[in-house]
Amino acid sequence: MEVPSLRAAATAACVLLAAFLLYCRLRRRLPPGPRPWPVVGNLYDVKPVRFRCYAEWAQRYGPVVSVWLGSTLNVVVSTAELAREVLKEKDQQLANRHRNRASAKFSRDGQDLIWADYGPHYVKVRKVCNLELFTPRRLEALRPIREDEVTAMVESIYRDCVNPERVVHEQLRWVFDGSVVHGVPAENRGKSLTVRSYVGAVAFNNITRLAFGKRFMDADGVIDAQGMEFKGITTTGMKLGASLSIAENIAWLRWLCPLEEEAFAQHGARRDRLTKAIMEEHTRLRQQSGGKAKQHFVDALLTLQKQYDLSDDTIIGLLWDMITAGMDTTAISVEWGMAELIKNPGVQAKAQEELDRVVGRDRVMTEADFPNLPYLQWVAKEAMRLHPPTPLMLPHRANADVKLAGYDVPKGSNVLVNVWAIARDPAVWKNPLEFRPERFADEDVDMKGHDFRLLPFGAGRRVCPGAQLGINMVQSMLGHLLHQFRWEPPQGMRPEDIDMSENPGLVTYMHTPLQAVATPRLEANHLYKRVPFEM
Ligand code: HEM
Repeated sequence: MEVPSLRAAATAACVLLAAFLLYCRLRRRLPPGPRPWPVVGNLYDVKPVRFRCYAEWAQRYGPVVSVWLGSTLNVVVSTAELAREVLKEKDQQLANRHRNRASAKFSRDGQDLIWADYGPHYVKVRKVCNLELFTPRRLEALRPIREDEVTAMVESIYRDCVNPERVVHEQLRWVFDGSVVHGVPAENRGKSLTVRSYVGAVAFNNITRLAFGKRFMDADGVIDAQGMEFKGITTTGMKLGASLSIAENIAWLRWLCPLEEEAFAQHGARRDRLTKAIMEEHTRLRQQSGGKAKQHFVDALLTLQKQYDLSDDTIIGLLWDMITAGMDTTAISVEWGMAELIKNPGVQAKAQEELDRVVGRDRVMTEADFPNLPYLQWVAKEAMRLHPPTPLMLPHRANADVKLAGYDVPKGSNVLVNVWAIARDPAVWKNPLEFRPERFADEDVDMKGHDFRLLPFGAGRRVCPGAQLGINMVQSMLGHLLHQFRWEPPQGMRPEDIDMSENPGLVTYMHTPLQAVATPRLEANHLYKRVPFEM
């Protein structure tokens, strides 16, 4: 008698619990959105260029939309007011990260910064970034590296556009999105250049030098053995990241599609080996120089390791975060900016007129000129308004049940801010689709997280710590490209024919790499020489 009554009680408890959970679920008022299909949700409704698809859905369902990717709820907001609610008012409850199985492996379950949940570890590492790595002093100390790299880019473009016979080494054609640009055909060399390969090299060298204190590329663009290893690691990382299947979104399918554990382990070990070898080199050099630390992040982190109680995994994770977050984003911004400047020759001429007036024609621009070049600053800002490199930022995850615009957002949901859609919202921007840097003369809009209409770097506690560095790099590249060259579309192509569509992905490259013809503008040859700086 005892056993059946116990069983009945247990069954009743289960039924009650299920009914209660169902009741809670039905009672929730989730944001509207496309009707989810069983199991897959909206996985097959989402178009590859997600931010455009979400912007269309915002038109249909309103500024806050529910999108079910399998069993995970993603809430996408598309107005400046809602961005403020997410990134300012509810910032603390929405500051976790969603880690899929790949990012969990890469970050050793959030022991870095990008993939760390908001908590004591995050606060500590973020403090290291804010107080030690990205200080104005360190950025200034690293300025010669940036000027070395941007002048190296100018020299390389100059050689390629005045010397059609120059052989482009295969490695020079390697571009940092991991793809190989099947560069300029032989008969066109010196006429039409693939802009991405030049700006990609600047971003690559800048970030590797800043993080690892290493220039992996020689003056001819040939990458050394350590650099090839670095390249191999990033390419494998991208492949592994892309290898995840639909099971990523449907938790109970995962047993059917296990991770390639072995490949992830090998990748992690390879990355650790290279990074530790570089860390040891730095430690040795520091000891030889009587403890004098250099300004690179690797040196800074090693000397601060005890003070901040940083594990080796955290140092390695942070260094690779800089590579992941800082390289593509800057190159992408410049490529889009150049596409807009070629499509809008009037804007290009106006920026060049300002550069000639402020810098003159017998020296090259430096970052010290920035304060006197407001139009150049607006050009960079306008490029990042229309083409934010991370149009949905990085997803934030709710660490508690939250209300957004009066709707329920349950704990564990992802919240995305469509900064691309907000920056094109006609309710807050006049003629939003026009590339018109002058708009910032009428109103000086901040882009580092204080004005929710313009958020290329996000806002709030997870705002990009590299924002100022990114702005300096983008302005510097654009400034040199404009001051030293005139830019036109390839022969036979009209400016309006430039393909302005985007590649799918977390970061948004131009779908068709920009091709353009560069003509030197300054007379003296010596202005096209690299100014190398050993550091
Ligand atoms: C034009 C250049 C750049 C753009 C547009 C950009 C944009 C962003 C955005 C939108 C986020 C996510 C913010 C959020 O989740 O709310 C982010 C995070 C981050 N960025 Fe940048 N970024 C740029 C350059 C850089 C550079 C140069 C570095 C470092 C070398 C860097 C390092 C980081 C890191 C470490 C994070 C993670 C912050 C966190 O999770 O707390 N970024 N960036």
